[in-house]
Amino acid sequence: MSKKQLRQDLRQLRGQITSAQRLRWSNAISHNLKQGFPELQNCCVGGYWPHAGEYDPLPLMQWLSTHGATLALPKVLTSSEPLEFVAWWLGAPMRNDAYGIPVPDKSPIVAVDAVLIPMLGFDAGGFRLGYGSGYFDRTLVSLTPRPLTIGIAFEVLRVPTVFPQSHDIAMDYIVTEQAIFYRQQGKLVTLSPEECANMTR
Ligand SMILES: Nc1nc2c(c(=O)[nH]1)N(C=O)[C@@H](CNc1ccc(C(=O)N[C@@H](CCC(=O)O)C(=O)O)cc1)CN2
Ligand SMILES: Nc1ncnc2c1ncn2[C@@H]1O[C@H](COP(=O)(O)OP(=O)(O)OP(=O)(O)O)[C@@H](O)[C@H]1O
Repeated sequence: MSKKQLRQDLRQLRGQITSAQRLRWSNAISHNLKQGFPELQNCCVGGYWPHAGEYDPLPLMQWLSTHGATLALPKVLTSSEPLEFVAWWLGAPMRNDAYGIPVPDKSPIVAVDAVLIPMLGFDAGGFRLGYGSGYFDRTLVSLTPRPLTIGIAFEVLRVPTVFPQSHDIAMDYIVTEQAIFYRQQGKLVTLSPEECANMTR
């Protein structure tokens, strides 16, 4: 199985999730994020505008902003550059990027403390499969200090391996509708939201 084939299969699998199911799973993911990462309320959080059946983080982001967080969305410059995180708030003027994903228009670049990272698939080592452009890998190596990375996916997108390469950066945490996972010595350890909230970060 090639990485390309795996992407196609997972895209198809995710496309079969009904909107009712996605809404139930998304509510559970938002709950895990709220309970497991209370410090996001005091952070600048990089989220994303949902695309092609991904978990929709916008309701959570709005909740975080009413609890003190500042928010950012990723902006594609060119396909060989890192993403920029730019300020976003409800009602910010937007335009569509080259993929048709809305991005804030003329918002300033901001430093993100934590990023919610959409995953097309993920594996037992905490590695993520994206759409194959390497945007998030390039972005994470470019940021110092590196923000907290929280990869997000539905459990059905878990695979034995995403065939990670040397440039692939494993997520610090992975959140699904079932649980929160922390990466320790290359393996995923399951945490309850309470255990996760009590971790020192
Ligand atoms: N919601 C969301 N926003 C994001 C990302 C993401 O993964 N999800 N990105 C994370 O990198 C960046 C955008 N990267 C993207 C890369 C590929 C495709 C995509 O749909 N590709 C099509 C092929 C389109 C084409 O060739 O023009 C595909 O995979 O079928 C979308 C976004 C920044 N914003
Ligand atoms: N740190 C990096 N510096 C330069 N190029 C990189 C870097 N990371 C990844 N790339 C390039 O991006 C390409 C795609 O990477 P990969 O297959 O890991 O994508 P992905 O993580 O699934 O996608 P994405 O992050 O866009 O959602 C790689 O072939 C590689 O050439």
